[in-house]
Amino acid sequence: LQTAQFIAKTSDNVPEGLTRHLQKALDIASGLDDYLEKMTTQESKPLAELYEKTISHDWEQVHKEGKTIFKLPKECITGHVEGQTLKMLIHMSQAKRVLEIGMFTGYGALSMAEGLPEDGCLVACELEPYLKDFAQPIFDKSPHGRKINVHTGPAMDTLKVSRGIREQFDMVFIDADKNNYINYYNFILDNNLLRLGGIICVDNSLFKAKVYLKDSTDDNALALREFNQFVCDDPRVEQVIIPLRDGISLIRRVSASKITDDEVFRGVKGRSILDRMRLDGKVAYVTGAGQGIGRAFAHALGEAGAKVAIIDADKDKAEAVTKELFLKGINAISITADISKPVDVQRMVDNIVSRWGAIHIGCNNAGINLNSASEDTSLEEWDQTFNVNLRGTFMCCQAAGRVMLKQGYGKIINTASMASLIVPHPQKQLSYNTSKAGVVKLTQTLGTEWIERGVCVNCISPGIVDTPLIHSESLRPLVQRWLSDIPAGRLAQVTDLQAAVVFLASDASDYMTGHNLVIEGGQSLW
Ligand SMILES: C[S@@+](CC[C@H](N)C(=O)[O-])C[C@H]1O[C@@H](n2cnc3c(N)ncnc32)[C@H](O)[C@@H]1O
Repeated sequence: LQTAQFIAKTSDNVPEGLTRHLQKALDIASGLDDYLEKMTTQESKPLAELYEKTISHDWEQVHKEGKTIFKLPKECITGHVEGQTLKMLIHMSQAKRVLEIGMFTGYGALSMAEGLPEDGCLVACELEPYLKDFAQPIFDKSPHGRKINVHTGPAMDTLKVSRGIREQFDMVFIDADKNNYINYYNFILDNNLLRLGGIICVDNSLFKAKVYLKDSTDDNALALREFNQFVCDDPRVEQVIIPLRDGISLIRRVSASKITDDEVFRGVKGRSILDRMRLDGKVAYVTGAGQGIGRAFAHALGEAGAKVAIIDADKDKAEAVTKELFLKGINAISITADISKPVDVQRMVDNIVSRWGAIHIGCNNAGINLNSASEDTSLEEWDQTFNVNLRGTFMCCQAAGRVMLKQGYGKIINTASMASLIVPHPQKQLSYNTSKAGVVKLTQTLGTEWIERGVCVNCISPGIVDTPLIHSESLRPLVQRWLSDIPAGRLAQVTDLQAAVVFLASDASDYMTGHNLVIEGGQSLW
């Protein structure tokens, strides 16, 4: 465009309109990169340092000194916008394991590592050992650097011999020698190194337009042209090419089988087992969600995609948990209610229905635990315990159940206790144990009565859960005693119960009802 503009300027009789449009085309084209840079989230400090170190390094000199096999152009670096794009893709695909082929100084690797969860890992293959030493000190400065594992040598050899690479990846970034792209790609797919639904990103796939310009003779451009066509025709994948920088191909592995096509192969309604446990669009409530198990349940249901009403008798606690959920992008409301009071229970249900139009998941978790020797147990203690643990749970089941039966769909999950099965000791808690045994029978009865109308009722029986209460002075001496009764050798953490509540709340458990899911580290078996 600049050349065209120069020609126009130095020629006679160029129409004014042509000059104006040339200028406009130039403004549009030349402003793009700058604008993308400015509007893209700032890079982290270690990334900025890596960029500076790469750009200011004398690569020619390093090559002359024999430290690198090839003369490496600093323009190799992916840079800010592409780095953030890769990081975004990692987040969006929720990748945990990433393979990079062609690391250079590690800008792309570190950008992607920043998007990985704490236990994520990125395996980078790089031909030049010099580059590993170049990148490592900056990786070490970043809290994400430890996720990166660099293998030096020709990437094809690394892929073939390295055991660490035998596991599947969620995302692969190919950015090395262009004529080998097709070999990397085929090796990855032929050896099942990319999980189903995983993504291969390929850099430079437009190769400065040479892939579609008819007169291209450049070997790399021709290799990429052939590669793009090959991928486009490959039934194992879907492809889009994004015209960012020099072009990034996004290639997603899909299932293509002519051998078998049933629900086991394809997934129920086309959803994989993990997708079937998602709760997107569902409305849930959790009673006793202000702390402990209820709080963990509320987080779990929200993380799985549900909107969650946080119910607690303590207004401040309910609001605090609601805020936590909101911070994680989960839709949540708080309702203060004492579930031993019929009016509160009905108000809670009405409130949720008027706000969200339905109740799909009801977690009746609120409960109390009072201790006394049975011969001394007062009727007040008995009534107080039963009013919350059994009568309250029944009222919640009934009020939410009426809504669910009308909808023809619902999942009720009651919190029972291991105490419904065994008599935990040495603490004395007659009314608690009996009330929780009642919760199990309530669950079984409702579960069988309502399943045909689309409502499943199940319960979870946790063992002894490690809550602040347990560390009180009176209970602390009992902990050692309990531990000796638990095959798992530890108390339950509230997080040990989260997967169970999501499973029971999801469509994956549609055939389960009246079940008491015991999670106690084996304690009831000893
Ligand atoms: C375009 S650069 C990679 C840029 C890098 N992805 C980034 O984020 O900055 C290409 C890199 O691939 C490496 N490379 C070239 N051929 C290779 C091969 N056969 N095996 C492994 N790495 C190779 C080069 O040494 C170079 O560092």
